[in-house]
This record gives sequence, structure tokens and C-alpha cells, in this order.
Amino acid sequence: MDSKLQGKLQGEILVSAAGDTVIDADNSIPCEDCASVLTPAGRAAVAVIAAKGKAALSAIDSAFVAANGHPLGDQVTGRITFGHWHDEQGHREEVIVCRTSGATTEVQCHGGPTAVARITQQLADAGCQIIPWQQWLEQESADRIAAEAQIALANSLTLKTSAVLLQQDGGTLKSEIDFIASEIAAKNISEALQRIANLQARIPFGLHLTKPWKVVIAGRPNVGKSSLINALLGYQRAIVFDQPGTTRDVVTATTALDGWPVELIDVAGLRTTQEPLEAAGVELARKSIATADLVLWVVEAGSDIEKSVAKESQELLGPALASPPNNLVPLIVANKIDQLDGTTQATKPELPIVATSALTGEGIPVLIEQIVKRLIPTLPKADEPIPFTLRQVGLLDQLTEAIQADKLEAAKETCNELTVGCAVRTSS
Ligand SMILES: Nc1nc2c(ncn2[C@@H]2O[C@H](COP(=O)(O)OP(=O)(O)OP(=O)(O)O)[C@@H](O)[C@H]2O)c(=O)[nH]1
Ligand SMILES: [Mg+2]
Repeated sequence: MDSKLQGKLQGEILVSAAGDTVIDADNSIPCEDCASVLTPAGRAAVAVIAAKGKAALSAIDSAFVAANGHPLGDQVTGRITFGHWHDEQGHREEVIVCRTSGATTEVQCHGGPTAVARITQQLADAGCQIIPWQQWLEQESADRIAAEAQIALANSLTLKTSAVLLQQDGGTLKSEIDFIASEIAAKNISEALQRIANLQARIPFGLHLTKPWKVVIAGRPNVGKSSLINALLGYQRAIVFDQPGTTRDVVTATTALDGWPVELIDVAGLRTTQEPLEAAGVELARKSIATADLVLWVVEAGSDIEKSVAKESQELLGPALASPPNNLVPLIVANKIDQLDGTTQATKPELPIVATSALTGEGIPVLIEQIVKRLIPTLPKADEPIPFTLRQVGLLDQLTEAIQADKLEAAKETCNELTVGCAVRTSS
């Protein structure tokens, strides 16, 4: 597995673009009396609070007065009931309550934070543990992968990433793991290992379904990096100025390229400088490059691009760029092609270079195409199973190790752990 993923597995909790803690916390610890706000925080029209357990249900029963006059216990399961929520200070609020199953009840109230806080506080005072919505989803699920897909969907950034996650929510990944488990049971070990390897090859793609790919736009000062980020975004995000050393801070913007979420990162032009502020910018630029999924190395279009690219990549990025791991081989962009005359165009370099003009927009569609090709070299087919959480990644590694060590019972248990949700575990 690549070292970046390994680092993440050792304790980092994935954070979505919205800054929300998402899919890799261990949400499987069951709680008896608990409640959770299932709708996002904010001034939404309606909030949904789900609760389960004896303490929760008796707290709802004493605060909720149904318009049909029946107590909560007599309300029909699966049918919504209009009524009022009362608190100890005598406040009254219109709510809809639904017993969604024998054990769980949903309260739908006004979506403002005060209404939500009042109801959850009453539930907490009655002894209910208030848990995050991700934990609620996992606890209530019979299929752990479907719960993870639903959590990931809330953090999905584009229609394309959502479509892939919906596919996994619908059972594609679970069916594959179940099939692998049956192959292990039948002792078809090489087939099982091959299928696990196929899943593992799709991990880098899967983990980016909830986290944009990072693309750093790097190069010498004044080559048009900031102009390119603006051209790719379609609006003026970064300051452009005809003076080398304009960009100092790291400027980021999230967009979709061909429907895939990408964080574009514009940085200071790389050069040796004695000016402390610019040197700080160059240092930040190097740090961004080190964590990128792809680096665009921008040069000014001209007759001796090959020479300048080779020289620059050695001087400015050092051996890391000259012989990097695959994903950091930079994509060379020759910008300002509008300045080339007929002679220099005729001697365009042999290197695989994308020629652009940030000024006129020429070459930008090709650049987008090439970026996407580099980020997603093989696009999985619509119905392919794709692992998309660090928990799944870790368990797939564990599964391979168990099979290779001929510990087939442990391997079957790992398959079970991958797929079976908390609701089944706690009931069995
Ligand atoms: N003719 C032409 N000029 C361009 C093009 N792209 C950028 N420029 C000009 O080049 C100058 C520098 O552009 P920037 O985008 O600020 O360059 P940069 O690489 O971000 O520069 P630093 O932030 O200083 O590293 C500006 O005057 C731009 O208008 C282009 O494609 N064609
Ligand atoms: Mg700039």
C-alpha cells in the first residue's frame, strides 16, 4: 500500500471538505439509550432527531402531546403523528413524531438550532447519550458498507462521485466481499486473492470520492500559474501581476474537472531568493508539492522548453521530481503560447507537454482532460465494487494477510467484519 495511505491508517481521521468528521471513526460501539440529530446543523426548515431506548422513549412520551390524544405507546408504528412538544419552562413547539420501529422514534421539529438544542437537551437530561449521526447510521444498519456509503454520500462533492457511492450503497461492494468469502470457504484461494487485489487497485480512486484530488500548480515566478488557476476555475481566484514573486501564500480552490472533485493549489514561484517573505512562500510551495496528487509544472512556451524543463526540475525540485514515485511525475504545461510566433511553434518540443494560453483560454480543455487522465488513469466501470473508507482499506489488508498465512477462519471473520452491520452484531 502507498505510504500516504499507510500514514492515514495510523490514526488520522478523515475530514471532509466541509470540515465534518466523517467515515473512519469507529462508530460501532453500541449504546442503549441514545439520540442523534440526523439533519445538518443550521437554519434548515426541519430537523430530524432520532432516539431509541427506554429512557429516550419515556422522555418523548412525557414531552409530546399528540393532537389525536393518544400516548406515544399507542401510536401506530410507521405513521406520523402531529402534536406539540412541551418543555419544563412551559414552551410549546409544533412537532411531528413517528415511531419508526418498536425501538426507535423520530421527532421532526423546526430546523433552527434553538429548537433542536431544546429537544436534545431534554433527551440528554433523561439519560440519553447524544451521538453523532454517523454513529447512529452505523448502529442502526444491518449492512455496514451501506451505512458507510450513506455517510460518505453526505460528504460527496459531485454527481459522479455520488453515483459511484450510490452503487456501493446498493450492495456492489458487499456482494463482492460476500463472493470473496464464498471463494475462501471453497478454498479457491488464488481467485479470492485476485479479487482482493482488484479491489485494492481501486482504493486511491475510492478514497477520493469524499476528498478532492490535490493538484498543485508550480513553476518559476511569472510563468502564469495564477492565471492558469483562474482559467481552470473560470473566475478570478488568485492575483495576477506582471512581476515575478507576486504569489506568496498558498491559494486554494475546489472545483470539478470533468465532474471529479479537485482542489487546485496555486503557490509561489520557485526560485532561490534572499527576500524573507518570498522565501517563506517558496517553503510553503514545496510543502504543498510534497502532499499533492499531481503537480503541474508550468513553463513559458518557447523554443527550448525541453532544456529548461530538465534544468528547472533538477535545480528547483531536486531528485524528488527527476525520479519521483509515479503519481508525482509532473505534468508539464507550456503556457503563454499566444506569444509564440510561427517559427517557434514549428519547433515545438517532443516532450509530452500541454500547450496553453491562460490569456486566451487556448489549450485549457486539453489541460483539464490531461489532469483527469493523470488523476484517474483507469476509470472504474459503473457497476464495479470500490472500497471507499480507511476502515475497508485496513480490513482488506488484514484479509490478504490472513489468507496468505493460511488462516482461513480469520479471513472469513474479516469478511464478516467488513460487511455485517452493528444492528446484526448486537442482536446476535
Ligand atoms: N501573453 C500571455 N500572458 C500571460 C499568460 N498567462 C499569464 N500571463 C501574464 O504573465 C504575468 C504573470 O502572470 P501570473 O499568473 O501572475 O504568474 P505567476 O506564475 O502566478 O507569477 P508568481 O505568482 O509571481 O510566481 C501577468 O502579466 C499575466 O497577465 C498567457 O497565457 N499569455
Ligand atoms: Mg502567482
